[in-house]
Amino acid sequence: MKLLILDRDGVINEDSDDYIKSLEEWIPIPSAIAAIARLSKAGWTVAVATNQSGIARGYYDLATLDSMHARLRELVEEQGGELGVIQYCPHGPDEGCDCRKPRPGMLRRIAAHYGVDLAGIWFVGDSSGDLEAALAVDCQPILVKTGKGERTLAKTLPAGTLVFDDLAAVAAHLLQ
Ligand SMILES: O=P(O)(O)OC[C@@H](O)[C@H]1O[C@@H](OP(=O)(O)O)[C@@H](O)[C@@H](O)[C@@H]1O
Ligand SMILES: [Mg+2]
Ligand SMILES: [Zn+2]
Repeated sequence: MKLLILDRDGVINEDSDDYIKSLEEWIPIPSAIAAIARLSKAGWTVAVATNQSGIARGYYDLATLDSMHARLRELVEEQGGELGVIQYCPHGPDEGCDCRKPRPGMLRRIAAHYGVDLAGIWFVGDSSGDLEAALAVDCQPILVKTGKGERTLAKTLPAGTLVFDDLAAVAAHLLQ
């Protein structure tokens, strides 16, 4: 199975240090939407693993989060593609859940959903926590320079991390 797992904020849509708190603040990266559709049409399954501590912090509710994800699916489907499962962690940093990246719980749930092994599966993110979560379950860590990616790139990267400008470049590489 051709499975690609994506972080959301900073990879699929613009990120903000002030969180993405409403549908209006959820600004898709156009080339990322097109990349997801292109991959999907080429037989890839594209899933999402996203930290959403803004829920625990009370910045927005699950209905608002669901509206962002409905919009994401709609945009991909408008281009003939289909988005796979979206796993989110609604917890705060101090709740000790197993799903908040850098813990790999969401990646494990995605693998279980599709009945596949995670070894070597590419996980694309913009933050160190994404890369660490990938390594925790033997995924291939992929850093994009969008979102917080340039800040992450300025720090020491985990060994073996591959760096791309954006999701469109990741898709071009996978589809070459
Ligand atoms: O990049 P993904 O995982 O899709 O989502 C990240 C968001 O949940 C937010 O995560 C927060 O980190 P804390 O949760 O406060 O540590 C901050 O980095 C925000 O800027 C960011 O929008
Ligand atoms: Mg991110
Ligand atoms: Zn969690």
